[in-house]
This record gives sequence, C-alpha cells and structure tokens, in this order.
Amino acid sequence: MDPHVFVIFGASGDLTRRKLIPAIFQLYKNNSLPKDFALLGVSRTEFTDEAFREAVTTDNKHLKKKEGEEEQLKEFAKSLFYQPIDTNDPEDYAKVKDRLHEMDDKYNTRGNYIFYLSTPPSLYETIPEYLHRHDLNAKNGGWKRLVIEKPFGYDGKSARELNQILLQYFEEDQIYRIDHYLGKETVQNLLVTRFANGIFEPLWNRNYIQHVQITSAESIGVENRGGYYDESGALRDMVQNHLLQIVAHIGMEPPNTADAKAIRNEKLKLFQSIRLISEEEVPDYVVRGQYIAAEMDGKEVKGYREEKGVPEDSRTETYVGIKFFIDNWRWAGVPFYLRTGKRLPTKVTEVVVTFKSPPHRLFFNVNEIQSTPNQLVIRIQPQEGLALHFGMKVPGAGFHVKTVDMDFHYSDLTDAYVPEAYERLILDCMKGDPTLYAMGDSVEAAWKFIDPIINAWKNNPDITVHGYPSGTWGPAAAEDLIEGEEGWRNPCEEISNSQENCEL
Ligand SMILES: NC(=O)C1=CN([C@@H]2O[C@H](COP(=O)(O)OP(=O)(O)OC[C@H]3O[C@@H](n4cnc5c(N)ncnc54)[C@H](OP(=O)(O)O)[C@@H]3O)[C@@H](O)[C@H]2O)C=CC1
Ligand SMILES: O=C1O[C@H](COP(=O)(O)O)[C@@H](O)[C@H](O)[C@H]1O
Repeated sequence: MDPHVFVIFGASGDLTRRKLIPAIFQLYKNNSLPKDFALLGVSRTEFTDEAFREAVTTDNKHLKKKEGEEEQLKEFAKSLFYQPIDTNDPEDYAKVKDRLHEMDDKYNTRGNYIFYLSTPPSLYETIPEYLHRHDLNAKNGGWKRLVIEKPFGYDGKSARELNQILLQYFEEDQIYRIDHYLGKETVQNLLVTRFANGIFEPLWNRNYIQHVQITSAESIGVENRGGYYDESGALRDMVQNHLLQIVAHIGMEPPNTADAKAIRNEKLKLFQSIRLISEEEVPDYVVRGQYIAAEMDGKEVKGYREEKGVPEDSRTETYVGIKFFIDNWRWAGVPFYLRTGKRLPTKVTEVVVTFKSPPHRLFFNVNEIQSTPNQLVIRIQPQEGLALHFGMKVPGAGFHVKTVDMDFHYSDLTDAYVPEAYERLILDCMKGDPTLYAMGDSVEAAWKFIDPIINAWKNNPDITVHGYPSGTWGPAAAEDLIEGEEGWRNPCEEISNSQENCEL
C-alpha cells in the first residue's frame, strides 16, 4: 500500500472516537498500515497534538485495548497529529496544507492524502471547495481521495446537487461515499451465497420465491443523537442507504465479473427497477411509527418525544415498514418488505426469503404440528449465519410434517479475525479500491424511491404516526402490510428481549 496521510475533518467528534480511530488502530495492530503513515485530525476544538492523542486513544472508551496492548497504542499514538482550524474559513486551510507538507517531508508520504469528512453534512460542500482553493485536490504530486460520511443528501435534489458540487473539485474515482453496511462481511457474503453456489440462484426468482423480508432492528433509542435524528428519521437514517444496499445485494443480476464497476452497475440497474410508491399510495404501502415510554429489560425507558434534542410534538419516525415491488423479469410480482426501527426488542438484521409452497399439498397436518413454507434466513448480525427451514416427516404413523432447520454459523467457519465494517472500508480506501463504496448515481437512484414517501408525509399530516411501546416489534399496522402471508418472522421466537436467545 502507498504511504499516505489520513486526514480526518471532524476529528474531535463522536464518529472519530467511536469508529474511525478504533478501526485505524486495529489496522495498525494487523500491520495493515503502510510503514510511512500519519494521521492528521482537523476540527475547531483547540487540541494540541498531545491532547488529541490522549482524547482519541487513552481517554477513548470506544477503543478497546486488550491486555498488553498499551505499548502498541503508545507507538500508534505517535503517528497522530492535530490541526485546529475554523472549517468555514477558507484561509485556515493553508494551515492544513503546511502540516501536510511537513508530514510529507518527515514521513515520506509523497503527497498522497485521504480526506475523510466526518463533520456535520452542511460542510460536505464547503470542505472540498476550500481544499480545491489550496490545490489539495489535485492528482499531481500524489493521489488524493475524499471520503464522505452519510447522510449523502437530505433528499434526491440535495444529493444530486452535492454530487455536482463534489464533481467540480474531485473526480468520481477520487470520491468514496461510505455506507458502513457494505463493509460488513455478512453483507458481502450475500453475493457469495447467491453467486458462488449452484443451488440458490436457480430458485432466486418469481417462480419460486413468494416474498422477501428484510428486518433491521435496534434495541437502543436515539441516545445522544436526538438533534440529528429528528431531522432524519428512520427512512433517511437506515432505509435510503443501508437497507436499500441489502435489497440491491439480494435483488441484483449476476455481474459478469466481481470488480467494482460490474457490481456497482448491477446495483444501479436494480435501484432503477424498484417501483416507486406514489404519494397517494404511501398510506397503503408504508407504515411509520414512533417509540413511546415503556419497560424494557426491567427498566423504564423514555419515549422518543422525551429524548434530548427532540421536540415534544415531533412526528419523526423511529420505525418504518415498507412493502414494494421490483419491476423486472426476475422479480415481477414478488413483494419485498422492509422494516427498521429503534427500541425494538433486540438488535438484529436479517433477510428472510420465503419460498412458494409446492403446487399440490399432499400432507395435511391433522394435529398441531406446524408446517410453514420453506424459508432461507440470512442473518447479517448478530450470530451471523444462514438457516434453511424446511419440512420433515415426524417419525411415527401417518404423514405429519414438522419444520426443521439446517443452519450454518459464521463463527464455525474460522477462528480468524473478522474485521469490523469501518476497518474493512478504510483499508479499501487506503488501497484505492472503491468496490464497497456507493456510486453517485446509485445514491441518487435510491433517493428516487425515498422522495415520494418523504413528500407524502410532509404534505399529508393525516398520515398516522403510530405510537409503539418500546420493546415491541413496532406498530400493529405494520403486520397488515404482509397481507395473506406468513407475517413478519419473529427473529427471537424464544425470548424476545435477549440477544443470546435470538437464534437464527
Ligand atoms: N456518530 C455516529 O455513530 C455516526 C455518524 N455519522 C456521520 O458522521 C458525521 C459526524 O458525526 P459525529 O461525529 O457523530 O458528529 P459530532 O457532532 O460528534 O462531530 C462533528 C465534528 O465536526 C466538527 N465540526 C467542524 N466544523 C463544524 C461546524 N461548523 N459545526 C459543527 N461541528 C463542526 C466538530 O468539531 P469542532 O466543534 O471541534 O469543530 C466535530 O469534530 C455526521 O455526518 C454523521 O451523520 C455516520 C454514521 C454514524
Ligand atoms: O448509520 C447508522 O447505523 C446505525 C446501525 O448500524 P449497525 O452497524 O450498528 O447496525 C444506527 O444505529 C444509526 O442510527 C445510523 O445512523
């Protein structure tokens, strides 16, 4: 890997401490960083190099050190530096440039820079422009890459404008739009499951699949991000990016090669095939909800409107359930269902593919023994793995069918270290591999699906925001989305509030 300086704008913020520094420290421990490497933190807070090092290493509760790693952490901290600037003052970027040149001299980093924007999104347009004014975007004299955190835009129009602005200062191959779900091993494994096996793909279409469900549940509330979240809501925070990326992995056609361009092109085609839900259809296809105070795991938790930074009359959704269709040859007529929410019973993300029942039913159950359609459950997190549910004969007289499971747990595959999503994505950017980053046109295509829903909610205040007690699976109205079918799979049939019992 080339030597370089990794520059973080927003270095005093939560994401830097929570995800970026722990990921880069892990890369350091795995010997994945180049020998000639330095990290420059930039934000307004007046840290010295030393104070910054302490804040993001020794004083960082998110950086989990194993016993005996203190020395490594001290060594790693020596490569961290900090430059306070007023991010809104173009002149101040000269200070960043000077520091970068000093580092090039000292660390032989050769003008190769990654600029990681981990600031409020309002700065995603400003920072690239000011970098350009100081010639810090030019490809000559070393490569330059720009990483943009989510949210990428607030709606389709702003995403398009942001793309246009970024492209004035950086070329598309320099821009890395991060979606950390793409860095999850299990999300990448969706492609391997589909395209490296002969058994799934022949069945992966409207002839055999009855419907597809995708659930991404969180038991936490909005924590200290109420201000941000209230402007965003579950639709923008989770569906526009993470969940639609999962849909793309499930729904896309096989790419002709596994390279970045081929995969990203197929995903784009998939996004373009999702049938838009018109504003008028929104009440029938989309359910929104907001968590209310209740007891969870024996503790009373606040309702969303009581959270810090949230207005007491907020109508922002903390839950969304959606039914939609993909209008192409493969998926014609197959309903897809998505749901995501905060303060649901547990943290779990999974895809459930329900297959059609056989055309003629030979075996009826005469007693309570259950028989359900075949389902493939792909667990993204936690207890990552895959389970196939199918019917088997119960031993004894007659033909009684019982649903049994054949399952695979990722943890059985290897003892090898599985990298965190941010670690994988940062490493790819360092290597100049954009495969797991989103392309500008895909992001815009994903917004096209989201925009009419946002508009319907904005223009029609009569569309209900359903309250749901914290610790439940969301509004009852979401059950009605899955009309005439099995209903949402409960990922934790055993004991709903405990992850340990949330079996595949
Ligand atoms: N935190 C998380 O878990 C996640 C965050 N993100 C995204 O990452 C980005 C950063 O999030 P997060 O770290 O949580 O946010 P924080 O509010 O914690 O940090 C924002 C950072 O930007 C700096 N900043 C620079 N200029 C300004 C300015 N003019 N106004 C306010 N802050 C400024 C702040 O430092 P200073 O005040 O010193 O200048 C601070 O370092 C956001 O876009 C967010 O959506 C995405 C996924 C998850
Ligand atoms: O981007 C976001 O993702 C997290 C969920 O990520 P996960 O890897 O823990 O599943 C979510 O909590 C947050 O609101 C959102 O901004």
